[in-house]
Amino acid sequence: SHGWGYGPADGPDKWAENFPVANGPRQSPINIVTKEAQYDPSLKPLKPRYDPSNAKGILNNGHSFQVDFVDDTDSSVLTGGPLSGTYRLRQFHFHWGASDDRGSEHYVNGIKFPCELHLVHWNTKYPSFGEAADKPDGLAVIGVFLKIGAANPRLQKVLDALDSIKTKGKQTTFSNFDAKTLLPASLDHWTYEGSLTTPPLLESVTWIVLKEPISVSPAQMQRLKGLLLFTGDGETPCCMVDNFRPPQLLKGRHVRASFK
Ligand SMILES: CCCCCNS(=O)(=O)c1cc(S(N)(=O)=O)ccc1C(=O)O
Ligand SMILES: [Zn+2]
Repeated sequence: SHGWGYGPADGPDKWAENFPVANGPRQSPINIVTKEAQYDPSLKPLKPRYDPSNAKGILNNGHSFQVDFVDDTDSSVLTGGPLSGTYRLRQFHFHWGASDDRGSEHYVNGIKFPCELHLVHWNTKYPSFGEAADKPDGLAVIGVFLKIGAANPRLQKVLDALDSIKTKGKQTTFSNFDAKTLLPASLDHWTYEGSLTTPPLLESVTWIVLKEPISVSPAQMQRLKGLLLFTGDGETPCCMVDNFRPPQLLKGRHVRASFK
């Protein structure tokens, strides 16, 4: 495939060839050094309000899988935190490793998690997701770390759907799912101005990374790793793993904390 990926020939070190913004001033992910994050009392409580009936489908897009939401009304929105205005939930997806010692995109004091969930939202001051995606305040992504522990029943419905989207391009309906159930009890977060972590790496994301992880069991992680990155052009299918970009330079940016 001539596109981008996570292998030696098309992975993160090669992305700048086709997407020069890869070396830009506000790239993501980053390593969050908690001692350098400044508590900002002006940050408001984060307010995710999601309507389960907006869940639409689940798709293997070849570099991860995503659950897509109907985003033609303000019924599933994120407000508060660092955000001004209303951001609509578009999709959520995950990044994970081949083994549980890696997988997350953001690090905390150099610590990696085995998996990271991203909930992507777009600013309704713009007419559509496509219009918002390349504006400096266009997108807001909530990052949630997953750590190995007890099985998480909230993940089960998503994991059960993976068997029907094993290969790239496969999708199936996915309805009546409350994305809020994937969030931890505390919405304490770190926030900074960054970018998409996959091409086109657009510098349009206000990142909101939650401090509290949610749990995932080793068996549940195994099911994620069973997804295939079937390239389709005759190559043998290989497992979709290690679909994470390494941390990028801060280049003078400051990370704020919503908590002391
Ligand atoms: C118009 C071009 C924008 C494409 C980005 N789409 S997205 O849903 O925001 C996205 C975000 C991210 S991330 N990791 O949240 O930056 C990864 C993949 C995608 C995707 O489209 O597959
Ligand atoms: Zn992501």
